[in-house]
Amino acid sequence: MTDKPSPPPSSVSVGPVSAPGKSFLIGEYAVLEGHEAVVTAVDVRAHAHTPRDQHGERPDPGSPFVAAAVELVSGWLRGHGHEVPAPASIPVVTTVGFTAGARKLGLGSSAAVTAAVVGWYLRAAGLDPDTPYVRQVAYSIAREAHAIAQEGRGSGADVASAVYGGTIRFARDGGVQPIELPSWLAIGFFDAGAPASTTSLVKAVETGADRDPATYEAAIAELASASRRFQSALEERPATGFGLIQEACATHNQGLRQLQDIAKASILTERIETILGAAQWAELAAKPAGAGGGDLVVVFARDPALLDRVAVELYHRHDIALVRKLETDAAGLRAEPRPPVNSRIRGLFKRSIPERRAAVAVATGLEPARFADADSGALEQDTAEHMIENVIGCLSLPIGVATNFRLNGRDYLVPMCVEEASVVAAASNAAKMIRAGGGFAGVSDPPWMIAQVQLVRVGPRAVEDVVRAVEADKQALLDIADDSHPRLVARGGGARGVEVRTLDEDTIVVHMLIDCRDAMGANLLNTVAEAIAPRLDQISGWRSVLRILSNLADRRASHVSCRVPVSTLTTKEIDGAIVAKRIEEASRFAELDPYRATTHNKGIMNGIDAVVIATGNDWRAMEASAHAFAVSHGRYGPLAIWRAVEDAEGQTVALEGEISVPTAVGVVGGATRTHPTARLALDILGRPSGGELGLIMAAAGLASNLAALRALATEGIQRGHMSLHARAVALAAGARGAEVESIAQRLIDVGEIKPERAEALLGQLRTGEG
Ligand SMILES: CC(C)(COP(=O)([O-])OP(=O)([O-])OC[C@H]1O[C@@H](n2cnc3c(N)ncnc32)[C@H](O)[C@@H]1OP(=O)([O-])[O-])[C@@H](O)C(=O)NCCC(=O)NCCSC(=O)C[C@@](C)(O)CC(=O)[O-]
Ligand SMILES: NC(=O)C1=CN([C@@H]2O[C@H](COP(=O)(O)OP(=O)(O)OC[C@H]3O[C@@H](n4cnc5c(N)ncnc54)[C@H](O)[C@@H]3O)[C@@H](O)[C@H]2O)C=CC1
Repeated sequence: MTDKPSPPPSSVSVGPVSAPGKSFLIGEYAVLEGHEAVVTAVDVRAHAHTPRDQHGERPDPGSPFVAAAVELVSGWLRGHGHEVPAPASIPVVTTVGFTAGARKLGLGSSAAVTAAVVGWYLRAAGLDPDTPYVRQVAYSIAREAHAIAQEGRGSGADVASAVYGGTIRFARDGGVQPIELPSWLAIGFFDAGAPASTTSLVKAVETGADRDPATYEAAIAELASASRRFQSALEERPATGFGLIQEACATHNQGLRQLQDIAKASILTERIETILGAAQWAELAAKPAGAGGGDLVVVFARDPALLDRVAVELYHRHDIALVRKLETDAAGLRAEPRPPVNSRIRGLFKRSIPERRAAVAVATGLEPARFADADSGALEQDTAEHMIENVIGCLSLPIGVATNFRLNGRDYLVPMCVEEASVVAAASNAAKMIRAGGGFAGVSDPPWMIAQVQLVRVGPRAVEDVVRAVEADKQALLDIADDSHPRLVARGGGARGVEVRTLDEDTIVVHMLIDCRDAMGANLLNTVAEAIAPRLDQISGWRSVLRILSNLADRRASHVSCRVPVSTLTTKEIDGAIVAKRIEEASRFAELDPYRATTHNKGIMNGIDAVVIATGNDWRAMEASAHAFAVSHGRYGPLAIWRAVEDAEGQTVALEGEISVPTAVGVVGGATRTHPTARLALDILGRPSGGELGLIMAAAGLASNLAALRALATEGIQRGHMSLHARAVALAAGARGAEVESIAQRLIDVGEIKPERAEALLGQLRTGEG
């Protein structure tokens, strides 16, 4: 780390710079006493970038971290003969990924902000933040700035992680050493449900240490030994290494319990204990990631599939979610080609199509030329000819983008393909309200699909006997399934389980659970079903009949929730608290009545199907799955429900909504890559994984539902929906070009949005009578 800086270039360019968040893997508290901690950078990033006018982005010079970073880095640049950007050009820092909804997760946002701002100024002076020397400079400036802003508290490990990235061994006075995590180690983070205050926990522990220094020292010794054991585990082969990690976590938690006793503060909360218990039951290792009291729990496994199992168990039994896509070992401070997507584009609908394309290009960083893939002729006949049979042409449908979506701390402009007016407007409208409450939070089940093989009786062998024979043969069936898809296994997917169901005394069905990663999986699963059938015939003595996937993808649901502050629900006439109550009543109507639930779900599918179609996915599969899921409690019910939330005084303060819906969708396979517009849609979404795409669809469904219910529970659906539908009525009546808006407006004005009225008005307009 001793390279000399390259001389600054003559022209100063200010590109974005990002820095990652962090999580402690081990060594918390002990690090404050000079022992080593292991900290990994997580791929949730603070981005410092020039404000973009179209999004109304504004810097926050009042933040103590920004202010301290600007002051120190400017001083360093001046002192080293570099040009300093003008005081007015402070960057914006985007940190939305550090929260779940409006709640912080303890991922070290302040250190990442400080590092990103320092990096941005260094980059502005022509220094590349990816080089060792500049990183070293950035680290010393950011560490000092962070300490000033934090008034000297903290270990500094978060700043080191934000600058250097990867996984580091950190000691307060012993420098920063990169270490490598072994490839056999899978790491997941669970949401401990409440924000923790590290500062107040550390204070409570200090007070406890004064009261009982002997216990404190014993606890620190435990925590330090846990850290050493963890570090030695990383050098070992999987079996020994994982055993050491389990011991390290158990010792660490023991140390935390001792600290908890002396501090008289809740470090291992009830929810944290639940997660630790579930991990222990599954023979995994777990500990709080950080000081405890809330935030996150880190779980270690030797196999990602075991992590998925614990995730499913915790989510379905305790409503505890694996925090999405939190990748470890993330890159440190780095220059970015473009700022992160911002989906807040006020009044996008008031612009022309070319202006909208330009705005979406700015927001997503895509080349403006890419939008030719959304032209109606983008699907060439040659390609269409190979997609289906007996092709005679193509049916074009409009594709729009819904604005305002923020999900799990990331912004998305959501492509929606639909023939119905007001769907895109409604989704954008509701996403804007949901954004005011921190956005959507979601978790997806692992991408497990079910392949079914039906077996029917041949001969006298009893059904119970056949079931036993199949159950005894599970391992061989799993192996055959994996052998039929070696590439899927190489990607981390593959067979996860075998289930046997007796349908009647002459029929059983064998379910193979397959993790199909980023594919919808239909063809993958059908191959598995056909591959295992001969083995089933052989061991059962019965005969296999159908071998096909099940479209009831109930193991592969997306669960999305949101919390909307009542103030954003207020309409011209009705207070938001009343609107929240009415939306809850509307939800209860759907919960009680299948006739209403069907319409409620139609409104949800407005959003979901539009994204399914835009991204080239199979909407028949999505529809079949959603409605079968909706009836899983024995009666057809709503996919999303809403409740008004009251504070301690009984005042309605928010509206909470949640949706669970199977999302058997892919980002590979099917038409997702063959259709140019579907490819563009996936690019606009930032090339999500299959699970992430499922969450986006569920969020679009939840937003569509909220918009419709809010309209229905207040002014009625007709004003908003019909005023947008008026354009379609005008078009159907024969209006063209400027006539369309003119006739639509007249229809709205006369309050009669009907085809015959449109025809009459068009006639008048053309003869000059109107
Ligand atoms: C139609 C709105 C949005 C008007 O709503 P509004 O209050 O007049 O809108 P606004 O002018 O105050 O704008 C608010 C935001 O809405 C969006 N917005 C506003 N106008 C547009 C537009 N033209 N194009 C695109 N986006 C639009 C846009 O995001 C805008 O904010 P911005 O981001 O610009 O700062 C509202 O009345 C609404 O949400 N209505 C619900 C409509 C709906 O649900 N349609 C679905 C079809 S009906 C159906 O199929 C299902 C149903 C109803 O049967 C389901 C059920 O029964 O549950
Ligand atoms: N009942 C149903 O729903 C049925 C649906 N279908 C159709 O099947 C198609 C979907 O089947 P799929 O098997 O998804 O597509 P597919 O047959 O195109 O297969 C996906 C391919 O992508 C590869 N792949 C590359 N990267 C991957 C990754 N990250 N994760 C997973 N796989 C990856 C896999 O090796 C696999 O061969 C859709 O077109 C659907 O309409 C077909 C039969 C029945």
